[in-house]
Amino acid sequence: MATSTITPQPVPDPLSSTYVPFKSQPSILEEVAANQQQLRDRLAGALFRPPPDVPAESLPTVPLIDLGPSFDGTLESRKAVAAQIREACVSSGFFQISNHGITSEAMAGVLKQAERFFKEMTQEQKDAMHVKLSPLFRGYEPHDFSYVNPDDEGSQQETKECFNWGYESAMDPTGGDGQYRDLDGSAPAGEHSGNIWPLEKDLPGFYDAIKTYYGQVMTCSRHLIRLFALSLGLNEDFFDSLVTHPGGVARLLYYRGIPEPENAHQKSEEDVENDAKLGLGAHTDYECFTMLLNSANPGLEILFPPSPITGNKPIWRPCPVRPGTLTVNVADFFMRWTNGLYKSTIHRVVSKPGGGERYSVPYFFSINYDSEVQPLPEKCVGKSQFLPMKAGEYVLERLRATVPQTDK
Ligand SMILES: O=C(O)CCC(=O)C(=O)O
Ligand SMILES: [Fe+2]
Repeated sequence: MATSTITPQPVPDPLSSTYVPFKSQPSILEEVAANQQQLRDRLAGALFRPPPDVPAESLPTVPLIDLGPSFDGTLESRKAVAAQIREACVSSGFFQISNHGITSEAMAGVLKQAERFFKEMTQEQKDAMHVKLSPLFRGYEPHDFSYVNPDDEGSQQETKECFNWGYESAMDPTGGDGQYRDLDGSAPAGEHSGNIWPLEKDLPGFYDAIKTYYGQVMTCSRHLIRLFALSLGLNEDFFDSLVTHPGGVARLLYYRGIPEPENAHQKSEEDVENDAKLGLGAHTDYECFTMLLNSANPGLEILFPPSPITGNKPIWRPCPVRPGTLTVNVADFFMRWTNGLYKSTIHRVVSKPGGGERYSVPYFFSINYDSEVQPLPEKCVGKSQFLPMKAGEYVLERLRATVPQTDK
């Protein structure tokens, strides 16, 4: 019976995660440095294709979880969905969701606006909203500006362009509780809480479409975090008081298509891989979990944790494209909060020649940035290895590490 499987099992396995236990509780800067070192180690040992004798169906992939039953009003159904979430979170931390309650109009609307933003706005208009004008990383980032994997700076250019924004109470379907604090603990500035928006006359309808999608993805995330609570053996309202004004940076991402070379038909699979460009470097996300919407083109790759089937090496695998679904992944703050039980897994975006352009809209869901988290009950996740800290402080420190030194 699915419900009986959600019992506390605090046994994080260091081999199968990016998480390595610390001897004593590290400072946040030590954590950032350790995180970068773990990323390097993982990348150094990674397989790019499966060992020849391994059948495709035994390779790790991303499970699809139907959220539909979790809305039917019974605790039993919610627990059954929570059990599937737990299974995904203790293995790779990635899963896809269907019947999530976000309308297809809202999803199509935000993807359409992403296309308009990158294609219809002039470079001058976009530069006027440059992220370097914002202490909170809001606004437009041209390609080759920030490096999600700082080790790529100077060696590999990221092709992504993006537009970032964060929580505004006007976008919160509950109206919020009026207590929102930014990453740095400050009260939100101005009507738009520090967000930088295109002028309505330059991109009519842009703000409204973003607001609609953002509101819906926030509602779905509040529902999901209740399922996460159940999945950890907690009461389902455990996190409710921590998501009354949830931090949530979201971004529109654009990866240009790479033209197919004329002699494409003569190229081997390996040549094609060599001609591919890095859209977004290898990284883990920082917050509680990410809700990713993307256009039809593939490009997201996941570095699945080592397992016996791959000779205990991590392996890069494409994330399946399942139209109408969102991809959810556990992020670092939640991994540290669950003491490494739930995995935050490395991923990246690669653009292959002829693969077309890609748009995506990640929403990085966090608890209230100003809430200091206390360790979760020991019976659920074991004795915490980490210092209590505010969600916003943690995310800000991680973001600072991605911006070139000269711009800090
Ligand atoms: O664009 C994508 O598909 C992935 C984006 C992502 O991983 C991120 O922004 O953290
Ligand atoms: Fe990511």
